[in-house]
Amino acid sequence: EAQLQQLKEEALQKIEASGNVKELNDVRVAYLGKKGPITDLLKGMGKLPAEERPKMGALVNVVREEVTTVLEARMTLLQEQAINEQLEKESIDVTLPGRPVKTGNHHPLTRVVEEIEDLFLSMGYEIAEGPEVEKDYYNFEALNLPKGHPARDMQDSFYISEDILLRTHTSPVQARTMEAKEGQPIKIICPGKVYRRDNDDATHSHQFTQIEGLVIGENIRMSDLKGTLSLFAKKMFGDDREIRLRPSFFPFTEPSVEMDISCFKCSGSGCNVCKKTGWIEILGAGMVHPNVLEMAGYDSKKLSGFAFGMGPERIAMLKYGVEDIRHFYTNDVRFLSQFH
Ligand SMILES: CNC(=O)COc1cccc(Nc2cc(Cl)ccn2)c1
Repeated sequence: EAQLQQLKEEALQKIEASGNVKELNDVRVAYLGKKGPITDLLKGMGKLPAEERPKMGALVNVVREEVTTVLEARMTLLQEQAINEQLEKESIDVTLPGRPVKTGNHHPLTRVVEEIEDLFLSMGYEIAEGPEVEKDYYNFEALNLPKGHPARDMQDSFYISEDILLRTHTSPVQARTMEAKEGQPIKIICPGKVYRRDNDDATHSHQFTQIEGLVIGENIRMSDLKGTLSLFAKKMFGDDREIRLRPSFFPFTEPSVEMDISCFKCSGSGCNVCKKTGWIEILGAGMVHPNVLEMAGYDSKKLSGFAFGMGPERIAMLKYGVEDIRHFYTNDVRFLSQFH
């Protein structure tokens, strides 16, 4: 009798103390299971005198009922708590804004090259490409830079062998195109990587990019060149740009010019970008030298042409205010991620 009472107290205390479904289940197995003390008592009934068995049996069943009821009530409570905890943990606040998806972005040089390509494509130019490892004939000879010319010496170019080098500009692509077109009209843009050996400071890099243009046909004049360059300047740097052409010299053009644009930052009053001159040099150009036409098989008495060359790094540095050309090549995400 007393033992039964003590057993009940113990079981109820354990039930109350169970903090979760698993613990409570352990208590259920321990007290109500086959090996539990209550089952033992029922089994031990045989030892009792016959007249005491019904009373005892009833008592044991009452205790088992009570313990079971309390246990099941607690089980329901703990199960509900468990579900609520899970709901709390897994709940999603649908009113939160979406997490931004990190997207990549084009390299600033790619953007400038593509913007220039799109402009000339819209004027009916085709894009021509060619090898970066080039024969000295196409890189120099064909451009009126005969052997012995100072521009050809070792300090300026990366030679791979006696007559193979890394191209120093994209003009060889134009020379190859003229050779392939055999006297037909040409209207091409040649973008690509070029290499110079003595280039290594904040505005010169061993590897950089260049875009050259070449137009050959009947009756191509200097005025065509000026009109083309003027449109390019306005499209790239703003409609209110003025251009000026200064006389210059390149072995492959005659006459040669350098094109300046009016400063897009101070409109001519003088600032750090235009070095207080009001003008910014953008590119070089000129009428294709007759020697270059003749060497490429074009009759310089019948046909004429103009050409220009520019450096996208310089244009990107002007456009985006980049201080050091090497930023374009060191792949620092802090720099690259600014160009969204
Ligand atoms: C960054 N580049 C510059 O300052 C100057 O580049 C220039 C200037 C004038 C002409 C050319 N290209 C060229 C190509 C052929 Cl096939 C014939 C004649 N000329 C490139």
